[in-house]
Amino acid sequence: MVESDTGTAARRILLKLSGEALMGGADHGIDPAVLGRVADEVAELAAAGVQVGLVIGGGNIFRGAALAAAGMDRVTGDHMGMLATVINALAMRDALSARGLEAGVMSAVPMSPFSEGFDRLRAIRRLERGGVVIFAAGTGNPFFTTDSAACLRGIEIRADLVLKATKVDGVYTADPVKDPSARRYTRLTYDEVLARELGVMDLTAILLCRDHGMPIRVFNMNKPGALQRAVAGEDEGTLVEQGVEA
Ligand SMILES: Nc1ncnc2c1ncn2[C@@H]1O[C@H](COP(=O)(O)OP(=O)(O)OP(=O)(O)O)[C@@H](O)[C@H]1O
Ligand SMILES: O=c1ccn([C@@H]2O[C@H](COP(=O)(O)O)[C@@H](O)[C@H]2O)c(=O)[nH]1
Repeated sequence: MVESDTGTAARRILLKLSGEALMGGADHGIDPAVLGRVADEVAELAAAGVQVGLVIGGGNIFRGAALAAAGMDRVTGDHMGMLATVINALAMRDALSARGLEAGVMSAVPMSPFSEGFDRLRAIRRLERGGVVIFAAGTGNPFFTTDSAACLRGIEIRADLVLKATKVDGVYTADPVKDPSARRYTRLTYDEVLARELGVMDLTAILLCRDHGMPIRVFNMNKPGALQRAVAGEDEGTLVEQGVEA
C-alpha cells in the first residue's frame, strides 16, 4: 500500500492509459522507451502492494471515428479500434512479464490463443495475488471508447478509483492543447464535467462513474512521480467525484 498523509491511498486501481501517449515522439505505433517506463511504474506500484487493472486505448493505431470520417463503415472501424487495443495490451503484457510480474490480457471479445476472455472473478483473484490484469478490446461493442471500458471494468473489479493517465495535466476549462489560456481544475463534480462538456473523457464514462460513485483522477502520464502521487491520494491533476464544488 502506498502511504500518504494528504489523502486516501488506493489499494486497487483501474489505470487507463492513452494509446496515443504510447507513441512517444512518433506519429503512430509504440515507443519501446515509453512502454518500458510505464511498465516500470506499474511494477513499482505492484511491488508496493497496489492492485493494478489496466485498460489501454488504441489511438496510437486506429480510432473508429477517424476511420469512419475517411469513408469506412463505422462499426468495422470500431472493430479495428478494439483490435488496436489488443495489440497495445499484448505489448504491455510482454513488458510487465519481462519485469517478473504475473500479467494477463483479458479480452472483451474471444481472442484465443492471443488472450484470455474477460472473467471478472478470475481477474479479481489475479489482482489479489499480486498479478496485473490488462482488460483489452474495450467493452466489446462499437460506439464506445476505452474510457467507458476503463470505468466499466473499474466498477466491476471494485477498484477504489479510476486513474486516467493522459498527455495533459488534468481537466481544463477547455482543451489545453488548443487553448493555451485554459485553466486546470483541481476538483470537479461529475455533473460539472457533464454540464460544461469538458472533453478530456467521453461523457458516457463520466455518467457511468457518477451512477456508481467511482472517483476518477486525470493526470499527466509523462510527469515523473505523478502516478505514484495520484495513487497515494495526493493533490495531482484533477479529481472528479461526487458533490465537491470546483
Ligand atoms: N477540457 C479538457 N481538459 C483536458 N483535456 C482535454 C479537454 N478537452 C479535450 N481535451 C483533450 O483530451 C485529450 C485526452 O486524450 P487521450 O489521448 O488521453 O484520450 P483517449 O482518446 O481516451 O486515448 P487514446 O489516445 O488511446 O485514444 C487530451 O490530450 C486533451 O488534448
Ligand atoms: O468499447 C469500445 C472501446 C473502443 N472502441 C474502438 O476502439 C478505438 C480505440 O479506443 P480509444 O478509446 O479511442 O483509444 C475507439 O476509437 C473505437 O473505435 C470501441 O468501438 N468500443
